[in-house]
Amino acid sequence: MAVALVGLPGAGKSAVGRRLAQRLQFPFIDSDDLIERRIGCSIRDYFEREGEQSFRDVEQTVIAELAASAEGIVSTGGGAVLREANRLQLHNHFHVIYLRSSPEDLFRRLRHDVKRPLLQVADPLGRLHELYAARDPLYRQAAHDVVETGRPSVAMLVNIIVMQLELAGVIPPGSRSDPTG
Ligand SMILES: Nc1ncnc2c1ncn2[C@@H]1O[C@H](COP(=O)(O)OP(=O)(O)O)[C@@H](O)[C@H]1O
Ligand SMILES: O=C(O)C1=C[C@@H](OP(=O)(O)O)[C@@H](O)[C@H](O)C1
Repeated sequence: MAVALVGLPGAGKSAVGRRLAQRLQFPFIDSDDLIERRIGCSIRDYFEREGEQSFRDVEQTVIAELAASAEGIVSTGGGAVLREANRLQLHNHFHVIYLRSSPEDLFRRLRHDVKRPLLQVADPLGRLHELYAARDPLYRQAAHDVVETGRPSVAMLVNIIVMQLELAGVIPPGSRSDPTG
């Protein structure tokens, strides 16, 4: 069982992925955590020191490794779909779910964020609009399913995704029962 979550920064890939993994009792892997362990510093510092392309090279290596053998729920970084090789690797190994969110929702969730280098600009909402326009088609290319994240809470999104995974035959029927009620 291998599921990957893709989407813009703030889409809920980590928050939803962690809860989904707990619910299904599968390992949770945050690919940005793996990258930070490899580079030995925060992604934000690495962007400043080495530049975005160098970060994308590390990201591509980590995605290729995950796509070779990872099991469980993987939360990817927002730019993981930028390279075609990554999109193909993700699509072929994982059941990929695109957590779609509007730039306005993302802005609301991330307005106090200081960790995401691409949003440390004078006009983060404008940047989110640009990222959405450039990437929405790429997330759709990589994904098997699209889930709207605008209204549902994280807990509701977990329920929606469990249902989709059952319908797609990725997990057996019956996984839907929520132990917390
Ligand atoms: N559907 C949602 N409703 C409300 N808040 C959310 C939702 N999804 C994510 N969040 C919140 O938005 C913030 C960013 O989510 P996160 O999971 O870190 O995004 P990503 O990993 O996709 O960048 C977190 O504080 C998270 O709790
Ligand atoms: O959108 C992007 O290009 C990036 C998103 C970040 O991950 P999140 O989507 O978890 O913020 C992280 O990988 C890096 O800062 C680049």
